[in-house]
Amino acid sequence: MTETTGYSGSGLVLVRNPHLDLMEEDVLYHLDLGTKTHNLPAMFGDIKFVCVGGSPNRMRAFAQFMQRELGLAGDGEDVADICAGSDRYAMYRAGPVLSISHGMGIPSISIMLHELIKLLHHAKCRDVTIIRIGTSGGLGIEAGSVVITDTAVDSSFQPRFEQVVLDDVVVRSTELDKDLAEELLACSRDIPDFPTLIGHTMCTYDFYEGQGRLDGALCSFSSEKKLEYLRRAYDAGVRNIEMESAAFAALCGLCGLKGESCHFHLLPTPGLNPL
Ligand SMILES: O=P(O)(O)O[C@H]1O[C@H](CO)[C@@H](O)[C@H]1O
Ligand SMILES: O=c1cc[nH]c(=O)[nH]1
Repeated sequence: MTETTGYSGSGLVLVRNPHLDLMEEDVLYHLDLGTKTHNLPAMFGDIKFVCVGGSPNRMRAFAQFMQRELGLAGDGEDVADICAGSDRYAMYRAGPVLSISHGMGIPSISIMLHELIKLLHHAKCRDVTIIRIGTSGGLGIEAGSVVITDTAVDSSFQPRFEQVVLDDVVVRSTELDKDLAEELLACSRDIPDFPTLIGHTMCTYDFYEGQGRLDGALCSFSSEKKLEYLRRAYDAGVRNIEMESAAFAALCGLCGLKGESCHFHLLPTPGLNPL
């Protein structure tokens, strides 16, 4: 079964769950927020940008950076964790920008995105742009490059995300917003010393065996086999590897969020960039 990408037409987030309307209260459990306990429209109604990334400290530092960049009151240090009660994710806001951590891997980002999308829905946010700011392993690109994802692909280099729903497998599209990708690429031209490119991002379920690493606790392939696989990935248009982009692209696309995924290829990623 394949689903199509959604857009509500009004700029509102599109939740595609008829059960939600019948619920007296929606508890966003892992964010420590809820429709009865919090005034979500007052707290979040004016949010226009959501930036997500794996680590809580990175997302705090990003919120502080945004606070300074936007010239907001405060010294840029005093951002409070809105989700402090949950101990799962961290969330900060700087003016119209929300900065949220999602942990590592598809299950973790998926839980966060379900609750974030419902949060934006309850808060009646309009025209929200979401950007994942992550690290990744680069393939055949200069160390330190930023890869802006046009499409997330799976480990067979296909533009699809397979979500198990009960005992069915649902195939979801992983295309990201091409205009936003071009816009971000244009912004990068103003910043010297950051090689930036648009390419496919391969999303894996594992950091070690899934990404061809030779230094995990298990490894059943040779160095030659690894290189042959990564070369095929490169030839298919893959320029970097990480672990959330497919779920991010699928969920944001289906719920009408304008989304993009940008990855900084860190220098010390062991065992990658071999081409
Ligand atoms: O830099 P972040 O956002 O944590 O993402 C990348 O780093 C983690 C692996 O080290 C994975 O989650 C991968 O996707
Ligand atoms: O998943 C990831 C994240 C960072 N670097 C990698 O090589 N892979």
